[in-house]
Amino acid sequence: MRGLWTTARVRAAEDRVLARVPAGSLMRRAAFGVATVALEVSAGRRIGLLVGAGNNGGDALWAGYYLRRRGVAVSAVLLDPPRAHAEGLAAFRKAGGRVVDRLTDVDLVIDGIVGLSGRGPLRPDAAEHVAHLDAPVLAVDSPSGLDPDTGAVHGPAVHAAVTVTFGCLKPVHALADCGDVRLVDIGLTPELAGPDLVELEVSDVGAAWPVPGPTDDKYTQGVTGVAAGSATYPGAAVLATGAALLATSGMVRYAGAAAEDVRARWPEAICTGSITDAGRVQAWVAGPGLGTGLGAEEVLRTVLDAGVPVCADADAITMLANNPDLWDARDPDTPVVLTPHDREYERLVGEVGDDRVAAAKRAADRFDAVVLLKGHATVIAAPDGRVLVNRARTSWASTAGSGDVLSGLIGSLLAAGLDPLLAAGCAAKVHVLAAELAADGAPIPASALLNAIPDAIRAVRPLTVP
Ligand SMILES: NC(=O)C1=CN([C@@H]2O[C@H](COP(=O)(O)OP(=O)(O)OC[C@H]3O[C@@H](n4cnc5c(N)ncnc54)[C@H](OP(=O)(O)O)[C@@H]3O)[C@@H](O)[C@H]2O)[C@@H](O)CC1
Ligand SMILES: Nc1ncnc2c1ncn2[C@@H]1O[C@H](COP(=O)(O)OP(=O)(O)O)[C@@H](O)[C@H]1O
Ligand SMILES: [K+]
Repeated sequence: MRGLWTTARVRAAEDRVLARVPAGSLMRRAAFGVATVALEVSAGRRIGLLVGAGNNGGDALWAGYYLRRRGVAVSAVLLDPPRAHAEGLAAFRKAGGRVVDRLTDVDLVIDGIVGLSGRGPLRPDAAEHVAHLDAPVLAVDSPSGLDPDTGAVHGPAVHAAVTVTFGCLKPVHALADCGDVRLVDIGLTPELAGPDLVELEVSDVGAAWPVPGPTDDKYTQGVTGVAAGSATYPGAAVLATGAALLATSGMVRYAGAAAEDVRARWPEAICTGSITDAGRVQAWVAGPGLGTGLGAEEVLRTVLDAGVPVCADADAITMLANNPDLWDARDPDTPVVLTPHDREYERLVGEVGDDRVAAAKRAADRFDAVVLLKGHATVIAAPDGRVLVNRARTSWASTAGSGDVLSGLIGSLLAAGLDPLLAAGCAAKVHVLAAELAADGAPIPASALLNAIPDAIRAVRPLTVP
């Protein structure tokens, strides 16, 4: 697991460290880390600095100082000369660093425009310099132009090949593209309590993924119920059922109007035309392709009242948005995972806005449910305040039907008894991996993503377990 801390928490921790270490020592440790990585990644010995008005610029200037001491030719553009970090600038100049109007002929640019204090779009002069960069960029702390707490971009921004950050990771490092992220220890760890966000690693997902044991049979591992699809949209049922079948061993029951289609594609699924005779399950997936008519509402009421965890996706979310009374069917103890994309979120709660973490938390709180807000960076919030982030490395999953696959994965992990937040987090991670594996550089339909689920699970499972 990788923890991420918001800038307010980072500043509070930094203040506590600064109270007991000599002034400037934190910045010099940070800057030494920047210089070390710069030497490693730069293709040549000419490095340029973009220096903003605050300590982020100070880091860059001190890094320039260390690089000069290693014989590197370093030039710096001061975006706001009167406010440039005075000690850093003096040291940089003394070591032979040059202050210039524009960076030309450099092998690497160190972006020290703005870090923790970055808000809103890049200032026009900074944007102008960034627009003319033609060398790879190493970002100090975070790529300038990206909001460090939300990852939101409001206009031109630095595209970093590598980001060197200090003390701990910040939300931007999981929510947006920061290139290769390197963490430099500046002694913050003892001052940091639990993180604000968590990113699951492959090993976490592998450790949590349900595996049958010697005493298991098809019932003991949790039976997944799928209430999805319709005469108009049978494919959603086929995809969601397939994902549930491929994600875990045991059994999947399908109930709905697409029973024939599901049976034809997945002979192992236990299919019935009606939710009323579906039989017992340990979790329900409801919504993909289900429709929003009276019959669909009745299906949703039935699953919410079933006393088992529910993954409510797609049309189920639309129905809950259109008719909030449907929530009354839910037993308060029934865990619900809602999986909206932005438009569904808008129907349910209102505009997502720039802060996707805050948006997911708002909905989790309002509905007392785990809310998985889909996207390139998927944010998953639990009503108790825990938040997971899962950023895709490619966008191949943005294809029709891939959400149906995700809901099937979540349902099967809920049925297996995983904590609903972990179920959603593990499913999101395997979904992203399956998309990557299936696509391998070319577009894929959702059924190809589905077929790659076994390979994705193999990729996360520990090697030692058969
Ligand atoms: N604290 C510590 O112990 C340590 C801190 N460290 C370092 O300090 C950094 C934080 O430094 P900081 O707080 O001085 O602010 P910083 O990010 O440099 O911003 C400077 C000014 O930029 C401006 N600005 C705002 N938005 C902007 C935008 N979009 N585009 C352009 N400009 C924008 C805004 O000024 P404005 O233009 O609004 O007047 C703001 O005041 C941190 O990221 C890390 O690198 C490390 O050395 C480790 C120890
Ligand atoms: N740009 C993107 N990069 C990576 N994944 C994405 C991107 N856009 C969407 N996705 C993922 O693709 C899936 C789409 O789900 P959804 O919108 O419900 O599709 P559908 O309703 O067609 O099944 C989600 O898992 C989402 O996180
Ligand atoms: K920066």
